[in-house]
This record gives sequence, C-alpha cells and structure tokens, in this order.
Amino acid sequence: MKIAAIIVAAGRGLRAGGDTPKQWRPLAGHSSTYFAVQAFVRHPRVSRVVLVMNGADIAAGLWPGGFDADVVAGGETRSLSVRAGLEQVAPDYDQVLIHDAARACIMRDVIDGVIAALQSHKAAAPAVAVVDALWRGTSGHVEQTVDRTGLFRAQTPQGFDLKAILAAHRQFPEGGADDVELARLAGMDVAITPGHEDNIKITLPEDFERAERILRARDGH
Ligand SMILES: Nc1ccn([C@@H]2O[C@H](COP(=O)(O)OP(=O)(O)OP(=O)(O)O)[C@@H](O)[C@H]2O)c(=O)n1
Ligand SMILES: C[C@](O)(CO)[C@H](O)COP(=O)(O)O
Repeated sequence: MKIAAIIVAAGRGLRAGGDTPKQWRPLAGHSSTYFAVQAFVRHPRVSRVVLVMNGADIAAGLWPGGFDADVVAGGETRSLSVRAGLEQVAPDYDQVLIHDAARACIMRDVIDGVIAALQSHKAAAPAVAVVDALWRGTSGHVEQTVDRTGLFRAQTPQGFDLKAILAAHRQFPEGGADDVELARLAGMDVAITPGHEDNIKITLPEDFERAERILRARDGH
C-alpha cells in the first residue's frame, strides 16, 4: 500500500492569539508545523508528505524547508485546505493520513494504529474516551449532567482510502468539522483507533507550554 500524508497548516490560529499563526510560532526550538511534518517524513510507511499552507505564509517564507515535502496553498476553511492537499496527491497512492500541523506532539504509536486499521477499513481515526463527568452549563452554572457513555475526543491523523475521501470532499464541498464527518456523510464506516493524551492540538495560548513540555521530554527533538 502506498501511503501519503497531508499536514494542514493554513489556519490563522485566532483562538491561540499572537502576531504569528500558532503553527509557525517558536516551539521547542522549531515550530509546531516542523514537528508535525517531521513525524510523517520519518515514518517508514509514509512515502509522500504534502504540506498545506496559507498563501500569505508561503509568500512570507514561513516554511524553512529541510524536509522532502510538497507545499500547496490552502483555503478559507480546514476542509478546503484538506481538499487542496488531496488534489495534490498522485492517484497512484492508496491511502492518505490527514493531520493538523497544530498537533506537534503526534507520536509513532498513534500513526501506526491508524495505518494498521486501514488494512481492514476504508477510514480510521484516533480518539480518546471521555473519562470526566460532563456538564452542560449556562452563565457559569451547571444546568445538567450529560451522559458520557460512548463519547470520544477526536484527534488526527485521520486515515482514509484516498479515492474514497477525495470523492467525499468533492461530494460535500461545504465541508465539515473534520474529515471523519465528511467520510460518514459519504457513507463510510470509520474505525476508532487509540489516541493519546499527549497528542494535543495547540488551540489556546496555554497549550504552547504543555506542548513544549511534551516535546522537550522526548529524546532527540
Ligand atoms: N483554513 C484552514 C483552517 C485550519 N487549518 C488547519 O487545521 C488545523 C486544525 O484547525 P484549528 O485548530 O481550528 O486551527 P485554526 O483554524 O488555525 O484555529 P482558530 O479556529 O483558532 O482560528 C490547524 O493545523 C490549521 O492550521 C487549515 O489548514 N486551513
Ligand atoms: C480535526 C480536529 O483536530 C479533530 O479534533 C478538529 O476538528 C480541528 O478543529 P476544531 O476547530 O478545533 O474543532
């Protein structure tokens, strides 16, 4: 099986704040995008990596290179950025892994779990089960306890049969929360694989410190 990876890095990171989009800010000596791309370039089963960037970030030279990855311009939404990446992957690839550049701490086991599940499924994605009690609240007050049974927190990389996910994106150009949502809209069954608590998405300002701690605790970053 020929596997490609798409790293989406074209967002503006508004919730994280700062002058520079979160995926380009200094993180453990590099950037979140650097670590995300590195994880897939180094993976022995992945033979092509496509990095999707905002056009202005490409023009500003934010990607320092140094890895064998194709760079392509993204779109206004995450789904449009993924679509741009998918259109760039050569049709002789069988499967594609779609990953957020904002998930710098992605680890080998999580990627391996998705690839293993793709041997028997057309779609597979990592997640962690919700273990805390869940509340619905308004104006700082608890209104209701929500049943957590069967609830998961979705992560990336989300993996797919290339032709099937490309067809799903073409069928639903309005997009969705993530590629799993589009796959399900197109009728695909999606297997849940083990995620990891450290595979965080840098979303809020405080997430940088946590990501930095996780990365610095690893050897040879
Ligand atoms: N138009 C977009 C929007 C998002 N992304 C990417 O999708 C990933 C996950 O999205 P999210 O965390 O929501 O990033 P942003 O959209 O940048 O964040 P925010 O919503 O806070 O602005 C990120 O790596 C982001 O760069 C993208 O490639 N193109
Ligand atoms: C794809 C994703 O990372 C799964 O957790 C997520 O959907 C990204 O976007 P969000 O805007 O933070 O929901």
